[in-house]
Amino acid sequence: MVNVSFTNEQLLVLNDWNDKIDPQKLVCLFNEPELEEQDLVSVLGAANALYRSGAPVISDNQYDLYISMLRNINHLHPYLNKVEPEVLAEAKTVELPQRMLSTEKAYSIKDIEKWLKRISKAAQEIEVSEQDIQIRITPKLDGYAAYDDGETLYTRGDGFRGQDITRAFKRGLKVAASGGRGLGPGEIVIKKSYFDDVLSEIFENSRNLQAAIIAEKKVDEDVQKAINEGACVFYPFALLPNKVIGFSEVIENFEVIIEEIWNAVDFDIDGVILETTHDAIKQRMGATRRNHRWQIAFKVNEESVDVEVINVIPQTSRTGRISPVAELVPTRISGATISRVTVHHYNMVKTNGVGPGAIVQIVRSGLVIPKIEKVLKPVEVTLPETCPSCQTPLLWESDHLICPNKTDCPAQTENTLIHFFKTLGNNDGFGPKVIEKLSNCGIKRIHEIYGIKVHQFVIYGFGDKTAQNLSDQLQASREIEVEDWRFLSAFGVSRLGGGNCEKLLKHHSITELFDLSAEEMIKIDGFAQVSADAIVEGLANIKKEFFKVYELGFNLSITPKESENENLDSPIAGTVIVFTGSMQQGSRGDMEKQAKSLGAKVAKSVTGKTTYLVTGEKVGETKINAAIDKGVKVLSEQEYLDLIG
Ligand SMILES: NC(=O)c1ccc[n+]([C@@H]2O[C@H](COP(=O)([O-])OP(=O)(O)OC[C@H]3O[C@@H](n4cnc5c(N)ncnc54)[C@H](O)[C@@H]3O)[C@@H](O)[C@H]2O)c1
Ligand SMILES: [Zn+2]
Repeated sequence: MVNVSFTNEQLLVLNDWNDKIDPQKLVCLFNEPELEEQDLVSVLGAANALYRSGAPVISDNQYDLYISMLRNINHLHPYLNKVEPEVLAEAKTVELPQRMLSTEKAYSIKDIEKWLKRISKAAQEIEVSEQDIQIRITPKLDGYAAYDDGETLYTRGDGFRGQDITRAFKRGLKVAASGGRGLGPGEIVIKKSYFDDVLSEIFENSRNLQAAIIAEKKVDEDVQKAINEGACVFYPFALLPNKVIGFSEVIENFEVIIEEIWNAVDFDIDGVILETTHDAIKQRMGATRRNHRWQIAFKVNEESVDVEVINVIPQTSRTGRISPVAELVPTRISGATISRVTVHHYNMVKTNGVGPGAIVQIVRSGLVIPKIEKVLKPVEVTLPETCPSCQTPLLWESDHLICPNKTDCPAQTENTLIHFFKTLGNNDGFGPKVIEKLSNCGIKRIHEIYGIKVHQFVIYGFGDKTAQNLSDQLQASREIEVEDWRFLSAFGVSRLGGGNCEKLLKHHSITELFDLSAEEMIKIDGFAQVSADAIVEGLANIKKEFFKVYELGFNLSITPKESENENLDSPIAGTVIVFTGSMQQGSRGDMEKQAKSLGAKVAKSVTGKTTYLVTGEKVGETKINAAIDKGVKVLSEQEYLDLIG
């Protein structure tokens, strides 16, 4: 899958690493598209040895891909449970003053959200409030990891034992940012601008150079010059430019912060590091054998390939929109073979010429779903004229082709049923396969499914056990509590996702919504004419079916009404309040409850919509200033108590 051959220097490194592995066999493995567990480990081991010696043979992306392949085969493999080691002669290692670990990696904001959830959970376990958690964000230097205890400079080695490379300081290596010695972990790095101006003609990349800085034998004279001129430095992580922000701000301002930190230093970086600064939480979360759980590296990995389109297939979705699915000549990208990709809409198919024989550029960024980035060679296309499911003539609705047959199109009814059970989320069993089977037996509506008895499931072709199970699932889905907004959104009305349902239900009960006019809906914050019209029409379309299902008796929890509070006669009614820090007069939870009962909305983090930030003890200046910057009024606990009387 990659084109690999070894230089003489690389052959020497490989021989030092493992003289029992035949380099010729390795070359074959590197060029293999699929590898078994043991071969993957050989490939990873060899790539790592070469990388640590400053002579990498594959890209970091490619290496990380092999890692994820190994994880897919056996996530418990020891190779994944340790720090990738440098190639060291056993006799020359010394014990490190502190364990040095690798970092867990995230490739999407979703991964970061998951990590934040784990922090939040740990915080809860030790009763630390989310508002007291801060996240420090720094550039992830792509250099040579080292540790400075003030006397000795060590390489990371295998994480337990490294090499003594104090000689680098003796050669004149300086500590970056005018820092002194003894600041712990950091990285040996080379200024990017200096490398580009002075060294790029001599060295292929700065990784080749890092190894030269700490070389045991004589230092290369260009490298010595770079050291003397202060272009090579040891950068302790403690001194890195950073941003320390509140827990909830990470996701709110993610892109802006990442971009700022990404561009904060004139060194090669391969991501940004996020970590909590809360000691008790760090202790609680601890570390695996490979990485600290309280720290994560956010990386971007993007790959693109040019692929030929075989055909574009129309597929009818739940809402009647026809999705164009492009079938591709199977092609590998980021470790997966893709053979199809969904095109945005039929207008794109038409205007960009996506059809059989077209060449498109597919991009896959950070292991997410691949998408078409550009059309490199357009072709003439013929558009479908009828619905692939019910053969009704299609219509254009802005950029989309749609099937107007709302009541009898099998694709639409099946996808609606699938959507209902998936959104409800309190049962399993009613996935695409089961729904298709039921649909083939003429079951088209949600209420019809709820009417099926065990023996009927058997008649429809399910085994005795499955039939009983499906029946039990239906029973359970009515008994388990589910939010009314989720229930409503399960009906799949266009523009009625969970968020909009909740907004509406804050003002009207679920049954009242069906009598609401568009004019009344527009009065609610967040609804404009177009969406209100569409929602009113959508609700009218499902009204009969909705009540048939509703009357089966679901265990709905009701969204609290906003109006009940807005009309209250209290000095804080209708305001948005954030409490932070530890309170003196009572617990923060009690104060929040009281504020709600007085008609205020209590929020977790300060935004432009916040009215008051009420501060207890131990609240950082940054937090207060950030609130003031957003035009939020900051009150002490006493000032707040005076306000509410
Ligand atoms: N191209 C190849 O053949 C090859 C081979 C092996 C490894 N690699 C690359 O190396 C990665 C794994 O190696 P790793 O464990 O050395 O690196 P890592 O990417 O897991 O990063 C961990 C290291 O980041 C450093 N770091 C930099 N900036 C930091 C900061 N601001 N705060 C805290 N730590 C910071 C630390 O020294 C730490 O040891 C792989 O994911 C891959 O990208 C590439
Ligand atoms: Zn149809």
